[in-house]
Amino acid sequence: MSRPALEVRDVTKTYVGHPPTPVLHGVDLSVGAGERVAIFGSSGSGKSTLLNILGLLDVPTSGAYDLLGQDTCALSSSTRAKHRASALGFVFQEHHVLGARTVAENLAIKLAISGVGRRGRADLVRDALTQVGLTHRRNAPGRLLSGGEKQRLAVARAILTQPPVLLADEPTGNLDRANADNILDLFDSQARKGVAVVVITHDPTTARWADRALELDGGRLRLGAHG
Ligand SMILES: Nc1ncnc2c1ncn2[C@@H]1O[C@H](COP(=O)(O)OP(=O)(O)OP(=O)(O)O)[C@@H](O)[C@H]1O
Repeated sequence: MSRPALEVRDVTKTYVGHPPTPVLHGVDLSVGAGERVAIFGSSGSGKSTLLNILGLLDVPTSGAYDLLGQDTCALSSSTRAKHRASALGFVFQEHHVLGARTVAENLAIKLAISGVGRRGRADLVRDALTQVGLTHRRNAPGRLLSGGEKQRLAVARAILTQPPVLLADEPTGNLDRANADNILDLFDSQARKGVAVVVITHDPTTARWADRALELDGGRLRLGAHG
C-alpha cells in the first residue's frame, strides 16, 4: 500500500493551565492521497485543536504525526514553517480576502510571501484563477466579490502552489447550497489530482460528500453516522 499523505497515531492534546484542559485522548487518523475526509463533532469536541495539529500550527502533547512520510514532531520551528508552506493549503470559513486588492493581487501577494519569484507568479495566478472559475474577475477588488466568489478566491489561494494536502475549516459554513456545492466540486478536482482533503464541518451534506466522515467524540475519532 502506498504511503499515506498524513498519518496521526495515538495523538493526545492537553492545554496547559490551571486546571489543564485535556482535549484529544488518543486520535488515530490516516488519510491517503486523493482521499476526502470530513471531521465533525459537537462544539468544543476538539476539531480546531486537531486541525491546528494537522496544519503544523500546534504540536501534540504526545503521539506521532507524519506528514508526507516525515515525522513532524521532531522538526524545528523553522523547518515546520517551511513544511507548512510547501505541503499544506488552508481554507477557512473566514476567507481573509484583502478587500482593497484585486483578485489577482490577492494571489500574487500570497506567492510573494511564499518566496515565489516575480516571474513565476503570473502563471500560477492564471492557473489557479482558471481552476476556480474566477478569471473574469481577476481585476476586481476583493471587496466587490460575492460571498461565493470570495470563498473560491480562498480556495485559489490555498491551491496556488499545488500543495499535496488541503485542510479546510468550515469552508462552506457561510455559503448557500449552490455556492457550497461549488466549493465541494473544487475540492473534488483537487482530490482527483491526488490531493488529500480534510474538511472540518457542521454541514451534513459536506459530511456525506466525503469518502469518510469521522466524528470527534470523547477526544477520539470514530466512523460517524454520515460515514
Ligand atoms: N489555547 C487554548 N487553551 C486552553 N483551552 C483551549 C485552547 N484552545 C481550545 N481550548 C479548549 O479546548 C476545547 C476544544 O476546543 P476546539 O476549539 O478544538 O473545539 P471545536 O470542536 O473546534 O469547537 P467549535 O466547533 O465550537 O469551534 C474547548 O473546551 C476549548 O475551550
